[in-house]
Amino acid sequence: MRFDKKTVFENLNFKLKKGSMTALLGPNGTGKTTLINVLMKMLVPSSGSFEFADGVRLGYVPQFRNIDAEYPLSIAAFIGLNAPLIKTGKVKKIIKAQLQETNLYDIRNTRMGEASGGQKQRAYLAQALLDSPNVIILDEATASLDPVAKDELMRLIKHLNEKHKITVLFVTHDIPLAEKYMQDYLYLNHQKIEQGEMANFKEAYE
Ligand SMILES: Nc1ncnc2c1ncn2[C@@H]1O[C@H](COP(=O)(O)OP(=O)(O)OP(=O)(O)O)[C@@H](O)[C@H]1O
Repeated sequence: MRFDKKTVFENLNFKLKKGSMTALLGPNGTGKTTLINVLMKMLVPSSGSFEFADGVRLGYVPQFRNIDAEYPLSIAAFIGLNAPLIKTGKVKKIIKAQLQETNLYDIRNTRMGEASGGQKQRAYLAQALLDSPNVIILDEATASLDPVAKDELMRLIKHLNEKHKITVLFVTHDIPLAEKYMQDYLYLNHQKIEQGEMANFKEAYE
């Protein structure tokens, strides 16, 4: 992947196994977000190609940005932004199921502007789940959360992986968190990528 004359990375070669949980690690500015943008087809790689197996449905969960304290939509309405405007009974049922899955049902009427960081992040996750993805990519989803909210989100992600067999690619700088919850890693550094098991990550890179 090049921007003008700058090569961000080259000769990346990796596979994500169905049902796996992979941390995408690497120092600042090495191209983790760029790689995700390529996988999400928001950026076209300067050369090379990749493919997903038949039937892969991608979901993307961004890091929540500052949501204005006055932001008027409720959590339920925010999640529903990723659904047809006319909410049929079927759509309402799906939204309810995702609210329950992400532990937001009881606070569905809380405004997004008032929600805690962890609640906001779970709302973004619920929004992505409306498309029933079988692969989710999370970009620094835990970065602005306190330790309790971090663990809550990670347990939820683990649950989605175990119960619904969702494949997870999780960008993070938090190595202890990745060691606790992810099985595999991709390490992006010096324009290259390394892949391995999270349990072996320290040995290789510290
Ligand atoms: N649209 C663009 N045009 C030019 N350069 C870009 C563009 N997008 C990213 N870059 C450059 O590509 C490199 C990789 O950026 P990227 O945001 O992908 O890194 P990152 O690993 O996600 O960083 P961080 O960990 O800080 O989030 C950086 O040097 C960045 O300045």
